[in-house]
Amino acid sequence: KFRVAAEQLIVAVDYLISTITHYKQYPPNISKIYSYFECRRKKGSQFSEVVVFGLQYLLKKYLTGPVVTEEKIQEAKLFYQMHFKQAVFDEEGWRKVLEKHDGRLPIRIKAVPEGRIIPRGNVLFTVENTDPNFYWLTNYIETMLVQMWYPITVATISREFKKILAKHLKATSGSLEGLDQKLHDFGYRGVSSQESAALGGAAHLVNFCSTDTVAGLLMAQRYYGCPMAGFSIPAAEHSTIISWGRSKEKEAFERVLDQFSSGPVSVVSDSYDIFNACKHIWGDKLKERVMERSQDSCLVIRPDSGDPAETVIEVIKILEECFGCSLNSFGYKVLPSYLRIIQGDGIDLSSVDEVRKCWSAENVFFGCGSALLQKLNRDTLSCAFKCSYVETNGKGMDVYKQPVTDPSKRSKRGRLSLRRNSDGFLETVERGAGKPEEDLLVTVFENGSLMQEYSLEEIRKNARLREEELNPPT
Ligand SMILES: O=C1OCCC/C1=C\Nc1ccccc1
Repeated sequence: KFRVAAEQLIVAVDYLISTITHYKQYPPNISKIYSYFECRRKKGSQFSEVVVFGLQYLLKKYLTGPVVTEEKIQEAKLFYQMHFKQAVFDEEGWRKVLEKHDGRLPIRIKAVPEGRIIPRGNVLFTVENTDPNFYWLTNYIETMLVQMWYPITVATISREFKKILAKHLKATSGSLEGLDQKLHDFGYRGVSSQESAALGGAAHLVNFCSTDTVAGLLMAQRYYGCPMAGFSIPAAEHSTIISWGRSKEKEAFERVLDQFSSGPVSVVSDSYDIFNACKHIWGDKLKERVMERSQDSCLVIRPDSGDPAETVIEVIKILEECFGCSLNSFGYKVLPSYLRIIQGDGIDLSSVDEVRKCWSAENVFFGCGSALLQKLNRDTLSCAFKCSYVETNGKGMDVYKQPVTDPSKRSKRGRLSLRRNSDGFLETVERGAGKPEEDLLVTVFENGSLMQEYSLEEIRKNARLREEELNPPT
């Protein structure tokens, strides 16, 4: 408990060692440090807008309640004495938080409601100290809050997938039925930690309800009030097929059909030769077994290798030869309702665009792993946290950086607010010039308490695709 307690103080409110010494560097008589987080605009970026998600978890887990205790201070003091080999840890400062605020952080955080879609280059949340003695706290919690880059980036990428899939589904079937089941999270094994799986898994569930990343379901349950945020179906994997030996792939497939005779089931079929498996096993030896299944007990064939588009097209062609197909009202071919495909290999935002031609998007589901949860970093959306306003000797001053060596890294200045302008566009008002009644930023945290909670249901509503994204000009 003792170790863990200190760990939380050291890790939770700061583990970027440099922040420890910042309190000694600020100007004399400084009483307020006000900072903000944004996803800076980047010319030519594929992402023009972001999904805000994840802050509620970080606040609940690390910042709410009496996070500062005497034993944590003692442990941190020892830790940093060992680390710096000199006394730089601000023991007195932390003890004041303990004595004056019962260990609750005198901080205010105002943020965009979770799930909202915000164009790049706008303020997403602001952080400031509410007690003039604790100006140094703002920057202290920066390190942990900047980790918001991860859930925001995953939620944004997941939503970009949704735009692409919506376009295909609409163009080839005229309906968006089942859109939120079209991208399945396969990423649990591909992320760097349980916490990443939880945050990233939940971020995907803002846009879809299909996942195998259980940690994300638990996050949605425990931090976003959603009892069951996503669904899955029984699925084979290579071990359950190859354990029968090369000569018994048919028996392996048959076993799966027997064990899961009702309800959909997915069978990975590329262990040896996906095309042979589709033509001679699914399309011949087990053909009757497949055809006897109903629409809500469909067989989902999973290729798992080869070029995604080529493989899916070739597999669908073979299945059409064996099982036939029908034309939907848009004239696109649809496999029999007892047969579908899930492509979970090599899917990213560019390859998912490939599977088109004369086949309706109704035929194919997609799985995405690392490209959804891990193939991204803080630069993907240029996430930055910067100080924009300070108060010294009781006087306010707008501050900013504007590196001559990279103007795109210039930061916003003054106190910020987010408003919808008269043309209906979201914009950030700087220099404290915003009208409070127009400010879309909501106080979500103040002096140790969560002031505003969002349910996943509400967040999903905020993140819904807009009409024009559902019916893009073809
Ligand atoms: O095939 C499937 O059908 C739909 C249900 C999920 C599924 C496969 N899941 C999976 C997870 C992690 C790595 C690889 C696959």
